[in-house]
Amino acid sequence: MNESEFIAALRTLPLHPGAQDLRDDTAILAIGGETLVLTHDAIAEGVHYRPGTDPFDVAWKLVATNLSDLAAKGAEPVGLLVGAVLVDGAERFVEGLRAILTEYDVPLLGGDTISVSPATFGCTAIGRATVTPVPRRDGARPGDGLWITGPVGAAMLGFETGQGSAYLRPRPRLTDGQALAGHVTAMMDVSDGLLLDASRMAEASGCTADITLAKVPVAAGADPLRAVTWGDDYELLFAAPDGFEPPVPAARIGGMIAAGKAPLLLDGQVPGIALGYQHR
Ligand SMILES: Nc1ncnc2c1ncn2[C@@H]1O[C@H](COP(=O)(O)OP(=O)(O)OP(=O)(O)O)[C@@H](O)[C@H]1O
Ligand SMILES: Cc1ncc(C[n+]2csc(CCOP(=O)(O)O)c2C)c(N)n1
Ligand SMILES: [Mg+2]
Repeated sequence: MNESEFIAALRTLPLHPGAQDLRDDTAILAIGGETLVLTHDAIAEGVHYRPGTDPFDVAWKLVATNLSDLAAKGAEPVGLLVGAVLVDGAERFVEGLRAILTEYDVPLLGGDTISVSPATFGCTAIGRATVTPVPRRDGARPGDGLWITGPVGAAMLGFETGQGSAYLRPRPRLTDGQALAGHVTAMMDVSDGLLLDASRMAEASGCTADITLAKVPVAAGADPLRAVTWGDDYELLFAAPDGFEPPVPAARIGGMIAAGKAPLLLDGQVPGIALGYQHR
């Protein structure tokens, strides 16, 4: 079973309406007058970061990937629960946590600590919606423009060259997400590769995403076709009605069209390549 087959099997379980059929970045929980936004992401040695990575960077990446899912829903972080592992240099993990909690002004709520090798860290992030209804993945319509808040491929280059901060210190687009949330028809973060994530948005929305490769902003030095499929970018992908002028820097990379033979077209063709990263 691969990742999408497993999630499909989970859909047969009793699901809370806020789970949105396990087809979105977060769950949405309306309680009293508040709307909470909940997400959980794990990272593992050898899968998400190389063995020997400074635990400071592991802590940053763990929290950043979770805050990125809140950003995609225009949510403001409320607090975090961290599932930690006692690795060598665990004090560096604490310092990395301190750095990102301070940077994004989000406090720790609690968590759990175990000892296991290779290490796997988990994080649950809780946010408060700043805009309701919270933008979903499934609201895009044919005729909408498709946009991204920044380049793809920087993390891939960082992974391959050891240079730059994009791979280990991604910056969740929290302020961009909040500025966009009231205007978009659909929004999500790009974590598994632009083409795969765009195809997920299109599929959820009952459309086809029509992307022009030359319009996609790509990190300098990255091969465009690899950059749109590698992942770990954490930019926001959003759809908005034609003519929309985004309040934050963003590039229009294509549009949504009526559902066709596939959920994604690249330069008018169904790409004959893997669209992104899937756990197997
Ligand atoms: N083990 C699980 N139990 C319950 N729900 C799950 C599980 N794994 C994934 N999901 C749900 O499946 C959906 C898709 O998850 P996925 O991890 O692809 O989203 P994401 O968090 O945006 O992506 P990424 O992990 O790349 O950041 C989400 O609604 C998520 O809550
Ligand atoms: C050591 C190492 N090897 C490969 C990769 C590439 N990679 C792994 S998971 C993932 C997508 C996001 O994961 P998830 O869907 O679990 O959030 C990507 C792009 C990496 N980051 N580190
Ligand atoms: Mg996501």
